[in-house]
Amino acid sequence: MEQIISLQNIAKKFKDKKAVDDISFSIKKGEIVAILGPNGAGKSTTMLMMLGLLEPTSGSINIFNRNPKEKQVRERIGAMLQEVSVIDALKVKEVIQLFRSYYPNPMEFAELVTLTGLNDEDLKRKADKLSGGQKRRLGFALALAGNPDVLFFDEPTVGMDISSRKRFWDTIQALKERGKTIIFSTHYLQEADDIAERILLFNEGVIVADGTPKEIKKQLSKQSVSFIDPGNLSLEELQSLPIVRDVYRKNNRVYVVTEQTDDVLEYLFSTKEKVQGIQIEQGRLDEAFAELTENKEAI
Ligand SMILES: Nc1ncnc2c1ncn2[C@@H]1O[C@H](COP(=O)(O)OP(=O)(O)OP(=O)(O)O)[C@@H](O)[C@H]1O
Repeated sequence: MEQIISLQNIAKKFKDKKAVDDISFSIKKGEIVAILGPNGAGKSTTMLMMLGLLEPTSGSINIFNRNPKEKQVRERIGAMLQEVSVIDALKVKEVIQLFRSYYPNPMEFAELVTLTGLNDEDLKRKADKLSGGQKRRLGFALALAGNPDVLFFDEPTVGMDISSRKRFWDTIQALKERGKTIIFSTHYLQEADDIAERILLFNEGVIVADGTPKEIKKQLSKQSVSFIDPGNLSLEELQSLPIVRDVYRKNNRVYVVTEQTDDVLEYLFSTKEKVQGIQIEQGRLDEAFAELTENKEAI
């Protein structure tokens, strides 16, 4: 598929602080990518550089084969950042119309309202009288105003209640089906696991993992095969297999820690012992996250 965003050897220093340290990646048209990582990992800095709002110290960024600062690029991208600062004196409807007027091919007003869940009451309110959740919806509408091909969201669901959150992600799926490319940062691991096709995991300014949620979970050492202890199976022999990281007993079950669960199953069946109650624990994304960003505070 067509590659539309490319970062090559990007670094960003603030005085002596390296916020982003020599990262390279590309994003294809239609991908949904989650940027994850602990506080201060470099997520927002990277996003701001992709948006052309922050200049990298070194390296190059291209969107649609152009510099992100160019007008042709800006017209095709939309963003919802953490702070939505709008023109407070205007009504929501007027702010949206104003933003639409900046773009050559804006999204239809009625469609924007449907997609973002703004109701008639919201539209008549002054922008500075909105609740946190309503502000997020307005921010979403402004990100969509130009009917962009690429959308950036920095922690989009902060301040949203459960139903608004669900609605937001349903809309994101619908936008993906229309061919939009979506990049979002989040601290909610479950959201990344549910929505993203790809996760870029940041830690201390570098990318420590890049893959599907499944691939990232697979990097876990905690993946295991467990079964009811048959009593007569040699655990020493199991432990000596090169595919096995660890073997232990807990509550009358045997746990075999491995990265290759299929091979362990094959071995177990080959022993001809009566192994019962087999379960495979895949490991969770939050465990993978903790492992890959060791010594970092929990998010
Ligand atoms: N304008 C700035 N001036 C100085 N240092 C900065 C600036 N912006 C970011 N930093 C530093 O760069 C590092 C990366 O910050 P960044 O905001 O990109 O992290 P983040 O992963 O988005 O964190 P969070 O999850 O807390 O939003 C941090 O150490 C931060 O203090």
